Amino acid sequence: MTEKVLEARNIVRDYHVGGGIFGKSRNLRAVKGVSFSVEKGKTLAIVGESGCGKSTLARIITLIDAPTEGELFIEGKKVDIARERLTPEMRQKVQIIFQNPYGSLNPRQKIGDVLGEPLLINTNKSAAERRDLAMNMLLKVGLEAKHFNRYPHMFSGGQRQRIAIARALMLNPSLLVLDEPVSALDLSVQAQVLNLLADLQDEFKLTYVFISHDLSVVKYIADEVMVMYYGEAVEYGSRDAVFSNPQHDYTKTLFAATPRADVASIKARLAKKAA
Ligand SMILES: Nc1ncnc2c1ncn2[C@@H]1O[C@H](COP(=O)(O)OP(=O)(O)OP(=O)(O)O)[C@@H](O)[C@H]1O
Repeated sequence: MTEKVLEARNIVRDYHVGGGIFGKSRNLRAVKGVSFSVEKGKTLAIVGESGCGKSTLARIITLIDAPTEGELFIEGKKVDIARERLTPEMRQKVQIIFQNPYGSLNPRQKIGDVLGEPLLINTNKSAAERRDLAMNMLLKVGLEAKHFNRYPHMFSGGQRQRIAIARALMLNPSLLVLDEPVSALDLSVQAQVLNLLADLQDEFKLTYVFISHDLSVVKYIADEVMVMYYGEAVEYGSRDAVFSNPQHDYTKTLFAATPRADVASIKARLAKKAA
């Protein structure tokens, strides 16, 4: 039987905007009743143009932000939205990766400490155990033992994103929310990081919610695709169904406006890199 790692039912998020000295505040409905679910080991891609509500949804799934209405279930357990926070157990299950990892890395913290910190805060593991686990994870994401005592500024963008991924995995999460994780990287580095994410997904049976505006990346990584437009999910289905037979006019326009999403070209890029 398939297991739903994440289920979102009818998520709504309102923001109050405006309301300066003379202005009237008004309600902006950024997410308008969106429902979806993701099975264990699968990837749901959320696509749409800037401002359609993708990041708002990402923050809600990770309960950085609370929805105005709706229900969230993580591994079948209902999240207590009224308290606007996850239980510590749930917090460990859901991790988020942002487009720019540099902003979340402490410039004065060595990478070994960056990776050990989640264990220090959330577990009773000894310093030696934390060090071993951090070193293992460093190697797992394709970095080297010599990187353990280096500082964030000594790494490239792609390496920093590997560090962010390693840190997110330290507490064995089941769900990773990836908000434009490769958008800031060069094309060849994008391919390497996407490859790494695919390998880690297989190895750890990870479930991904992958937010992106790049249809070629989505076509490569997604099992299912949800297209958002002004806060609504206008299309939701398997990757092949959405790409081969888009139903909604907005999806058709989005696909037409984007250089043809081409899985063959990204695979060729990956193969070239591997050779
Ligand atoms: N904290 C906030 N206060 C007020 N309005 C907000 C807030 N956060 C987001 N919004 C508004 O909600 C809508 C959805 O924003 P969101 O950032 O989720 O979109 P997005 O699709 O992720 O766009 P981008 O790719 O540019 O980040 C936008 O109209 C945005 O201006």
